[in-house]
Amino acid sequence: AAPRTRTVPDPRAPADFVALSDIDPTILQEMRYFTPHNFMGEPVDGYRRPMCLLTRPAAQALHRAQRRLLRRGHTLKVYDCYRPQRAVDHFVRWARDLDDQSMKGEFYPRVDKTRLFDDGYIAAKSGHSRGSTIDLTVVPLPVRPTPPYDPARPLTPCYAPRAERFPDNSLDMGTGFDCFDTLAHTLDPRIRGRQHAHRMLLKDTLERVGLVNLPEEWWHFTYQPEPYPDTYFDFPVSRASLTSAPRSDAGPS
Ligand SMILES: C[C@@H](N)C(=O)N[C@H](C)C(=O)O
Ligand SMILES: [Zn+2]
Repeated sequence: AAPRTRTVPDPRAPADFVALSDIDPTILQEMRYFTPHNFMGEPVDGYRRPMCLLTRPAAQALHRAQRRLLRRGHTLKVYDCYRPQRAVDHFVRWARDLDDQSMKGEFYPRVDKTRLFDDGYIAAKSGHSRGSTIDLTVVPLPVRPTPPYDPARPLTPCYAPRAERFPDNSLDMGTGFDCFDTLAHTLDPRIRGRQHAHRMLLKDTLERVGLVNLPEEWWHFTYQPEPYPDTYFDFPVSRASLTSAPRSDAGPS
């Protein structure tokens, strides 16, 4: 008889991780790494569901920011939240494969692929894996639908004028999300007028509730003080990873 193989159970999240939708269902979620519309051009390891998981204090901070923005006719939209270490490892493997530059035309047209980690655009040990870091933007109300991603559509640089970039229903931040380019540096002096004002709306709103921006990326913020400043988690992005919520064996995970 063939030897029986034992499957190793997936790690689970600590009890203070939550689904953002349980804390604030009004915050939009466009979880890019669950989809092929990202800098690798394929869904990323560890994202089993298109959902935002975070530590409870980080999610509650976003809820406070959202209340403020809703009063001003805007809403938050998250692109990425908790990121398992296996997803980061996928980024690292992709970065080593210099033959695969299929998404360069949109996400890093002016940066050599070998520089993406050294220039600070991607981290091999990411704050996202500690559970209190979020990539996000601001969307004006009423929300317009974002057209579905079409992989056949020719790529345009993420720093092109808004009308030429891949469509996004967010405010114009001067570049798209995950635009690995100096123009994405939050305070880049070439970003002026409305685009600068939109970045400051995001930054000021989030700083008031305890989130700190990464200067290289206008969309990347970390809640301080982090509940897990030294732990890089690897549980999959899935409701089944949460230990705080009731679980159903029948329903989707
Ligand atoms: C990859 C990008 N969305 C991001 O989050 N970059 C920072 C530096 C990270 O990987 O932690
Ligand atoms: Zn980020």
